[in-house]
Amino acid sequence: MNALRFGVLGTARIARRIVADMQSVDAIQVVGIASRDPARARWYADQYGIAQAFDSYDAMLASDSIDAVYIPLPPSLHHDWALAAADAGKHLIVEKPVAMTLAEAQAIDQRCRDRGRQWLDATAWLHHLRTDRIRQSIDAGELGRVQHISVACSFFEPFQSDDHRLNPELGGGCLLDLGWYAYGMARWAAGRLPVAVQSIGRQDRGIWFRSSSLLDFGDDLTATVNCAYDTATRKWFEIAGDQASIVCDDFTRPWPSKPARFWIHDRAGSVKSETFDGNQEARMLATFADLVSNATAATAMNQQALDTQQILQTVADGIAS
Ligand SMILES: NC(=O)C1=CN([C@@H]2O[C@H](COP(=O)(O)OP(=O)(O)OC[C@H]3O[C@@H](n4cnc5c(N)ncnc54)[C@H](OP(=O)(O)O)[C@@H]3O)[C@@H](O)[C@H]2O)C=CC1
Ligand SMILES: O=C1CO[C@H](CO)[C@@H](O)[C@@H]1O
Repeated sequence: MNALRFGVLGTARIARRIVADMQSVDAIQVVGIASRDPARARWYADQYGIAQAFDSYDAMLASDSIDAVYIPLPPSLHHDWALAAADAGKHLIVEKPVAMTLAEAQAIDQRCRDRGRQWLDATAWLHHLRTDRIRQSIDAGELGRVQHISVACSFFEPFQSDDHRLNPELGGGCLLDLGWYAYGMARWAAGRLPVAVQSIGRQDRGIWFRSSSLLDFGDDLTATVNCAYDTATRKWFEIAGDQASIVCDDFTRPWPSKPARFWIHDRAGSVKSETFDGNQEARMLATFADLVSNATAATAMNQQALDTQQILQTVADGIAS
């Protein structure tokens, strides 16, 4: 089987890590990188061992030597470049948040279907072995009946003033950036969209600095979700059932130099923990290469992404109104 030949749009900081992960996956070959600045593309290609440097994103999309693209651009650019990539016949992995609105995310999904291309959002925690085990634990009834999900993701305004996270035009703000993880986790754990959402939030400099919500998933399942740029780094969740609860303190990405782990606390007060090896990004990339090779759409993963986008829009609209 031929390796899936990837090109990278832009020279994002996150791309350095993902390129290294791609280079660790046998089924993937990173063959090109494109930048708005040709010299930057050349530098990046030389630095990271990538064969081709493209002088523009369009030049890369026009190339026959690229089968798929990775899109780690600021959020407001995802939609247009994802459509352009699909139109150019490329499969695509788009960074989170998939888009600015549900309509944009749906348009990406539809265009990929129309063109027979596969797409995936780069929400790597969903691909960790730990995540599979947590799902298995819920499905096997180890928690009993799941009643409540709590999630928090934050970061204390750590960005340079020109960071896209602080720029409303580029899709900045904690809601799309960290809410993607936090609200997405609640949707993942519940396995469906909420029937009602109540939110409060705070904006500063035209972007969301905090959002807190109560989600009602129906059937007596609720969630509380917080994301913020005004509290220290948090990336935890708890899934509480009537028999036991699972706690994970670093679900988006394991803390550096700690194994990925979670804890189960049961009604009798016993606590068990489990730890996991493995690189979530490499597993996500290998999954994508498999999907492309089998011409299979990532239907459940795409729905998770579309539902996450829908919840984020509901939260933003709910606070604004
Ligand atoms: N999955 C994960 O763990 C992570 C995901 N992300 C996501 O990845 C994406 C990129 O984030 P990050 O690495 O911080 O991005 P950066 O700001 O480091 O890079 C974005 C790149 O986009 C290109 N670009 C094109 N147009 C613009 C523009 N108008 N303004 C700024 N840059 C532009 C630039 O490349 P050039 O000029 O070379 O063309 C730039 O290097 C975001 O969607 C973010 O949410 C970020 C971090 C972690
Ligand atoms: O996705 C990402 C990983 O987490 C960071 C915060 O911890 C985000 O800012 C970034 O965009």
